[in-house]
Amino acid sequence: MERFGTHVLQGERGSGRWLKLAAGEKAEVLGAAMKKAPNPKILELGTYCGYSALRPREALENASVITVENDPVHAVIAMCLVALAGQSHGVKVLIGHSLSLLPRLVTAGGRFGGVFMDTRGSRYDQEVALMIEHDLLAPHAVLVADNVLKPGTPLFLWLVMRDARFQTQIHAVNEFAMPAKDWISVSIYDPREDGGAPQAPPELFRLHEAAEEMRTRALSHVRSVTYAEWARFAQEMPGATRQRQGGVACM
Ligand SMILES: C[S@@+](CC[C@H](N)C(=O)[O-])C[C@H]1O[C@@H](n2cnc3c(N)ncnc32)[C@H](O)[C@@H]1O
Repeated sequence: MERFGTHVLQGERGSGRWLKLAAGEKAEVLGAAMKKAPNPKILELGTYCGYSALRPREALENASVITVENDPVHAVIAMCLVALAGQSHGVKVLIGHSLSLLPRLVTAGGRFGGVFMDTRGSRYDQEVALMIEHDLLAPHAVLVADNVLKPGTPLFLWLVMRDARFQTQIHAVNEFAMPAKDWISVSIYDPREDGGAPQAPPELFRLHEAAEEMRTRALSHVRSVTYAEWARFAQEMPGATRQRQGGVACM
């Protein structure tokens, strides 16, 4: 899959299109974080072709992955690629919207020790709220979130930086197969009672709207985002995010 993204799509005869995988440096951060999960029950939100659903199977012995995808075509491709990798016994692909499925994820087999969030960053704060409300996270669960800089997740970052239940580190990484920077956040969850974040300031909502506009454009086939625009946006976002969050330290 990595070669397809770097050599085929980006190759001489390729379409130049970007394969949106959490590969390269992102996969390293994800793998290292999942090794710290208190149990091998892993949840992924945003399967796409199944690339990152397979990574915890490498990082953790006996990892049991449930991955949620709302586009049925992506989900079926992921099921085939997971089967091709001989990993169907360890990776279960669920088709549905994260906000609809999260409340229905019964944790009879125990709460999740690790979560990888990679859907649409503007929803990460709602997804976390649902995971807490439905008691899906094990104590000390590791919560990894992609794209928190590019195009950005200001409201989610506010939550995991300001809520005492999360200890969060931000990792600055190179985007896979694109000359742009991004951040991945890694949070450890401690289900204490004095949790909760104060109301986010209005500036963060404006930043959220700017990120959302980039996201919508990137998904549109008519007015997509060029690599140069991504790089420029990713350069401007850290200053704005750091300023509004009252300081975000990157690793
Ligand atoms: C960036 S891709 C995921 C990449 C994948 N994690 C990887 O690195 O291999 C995002 C995927 O999330 C899916 N998605 C977006 N919003 C979703 C939602 N609310 N619930 C479930 N899937 C969603 C999209 O259809 C897309 O396939």
